[in-house]
Amino acid sequence: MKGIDLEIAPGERLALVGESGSGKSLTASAILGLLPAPLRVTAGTVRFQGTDLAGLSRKERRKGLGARIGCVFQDYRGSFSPYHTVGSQLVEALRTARPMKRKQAKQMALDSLEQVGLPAERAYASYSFQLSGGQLQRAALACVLLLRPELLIADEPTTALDIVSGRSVMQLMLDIQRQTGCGILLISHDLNLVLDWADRAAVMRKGRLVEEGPCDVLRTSASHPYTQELLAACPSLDDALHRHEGGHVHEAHC
Ligand SMILES: Nc1ncnc2c1ncn2[C@@H]1O[C@H](COP(=O)(O)OP(=O)(O)OP(=O)(O)O)[C@@H](O)[C@H]1O
Repeated sequence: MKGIDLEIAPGERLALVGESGSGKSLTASAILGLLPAPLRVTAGTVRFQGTDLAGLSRKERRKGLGARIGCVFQDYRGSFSPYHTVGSQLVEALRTARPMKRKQAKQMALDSLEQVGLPAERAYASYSFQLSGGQLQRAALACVLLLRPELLIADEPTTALDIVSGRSVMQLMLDIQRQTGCGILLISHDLNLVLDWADRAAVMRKGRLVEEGPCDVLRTSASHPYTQELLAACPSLDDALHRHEGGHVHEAHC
């Protein structure tokens, strides 16, 4: 991959869009320092509030940035270990980021589970395999809410969900941003979906950025033929929902 130049301001939503295999997830992994071996960053910098992340070891990243950059992935089951309850993992994450008494952390975890629309006590006591995909993705966002990162990287967070749960996860990310002021990098293959949601979109193809700009501009006057192709190819989520619900868009619940 070459020539990837992205910038996200606090409180901004940037969508990284492109077809399967274009390099979106590897871009996120490179930002997070999680590129699978033998892949590595050979040139360029990744700066987070002035700190060059490439210069940090994995341990330094975890320690210094663990709670400042949050992630949500397509594989929601991978966000939680099946060996511990969701609640105990939220508590652990919170206490690692901010030392505090277990009781206080538990209360905060319950509050955040409630805020993301889950039955808090039940979700807290559940193992990941006891929750649905939509519920688990909400629990992962409860963790984001709890840790209040400055940047959230969401890699296709709705792709594995049904259309209604996906819509509610998108809305939830907006709510979290309103509460925390975090910047969000959303990775998606659906340009029409993100145009309704993000401030700016960057379009990737074959490991390169082909176009980047404000969503309003891309919607009406995308200049690259590949962007135009994506615009023509993907139905927006609202269109799909209207079809799915026979013309009625209902409030989404997982
Ligand atoms: N571990 C790896 N080793 C070598 N090549 C890889 C590895 N992971 C991904 N790739 C290649 O890098 C390219 C970009 O992959 P990436 O997963 O970033 O695509 P993507 O745009 O996120 O696709 P998708 O939407 O399907 O997740 C692909 O050609 C893929 O085959």
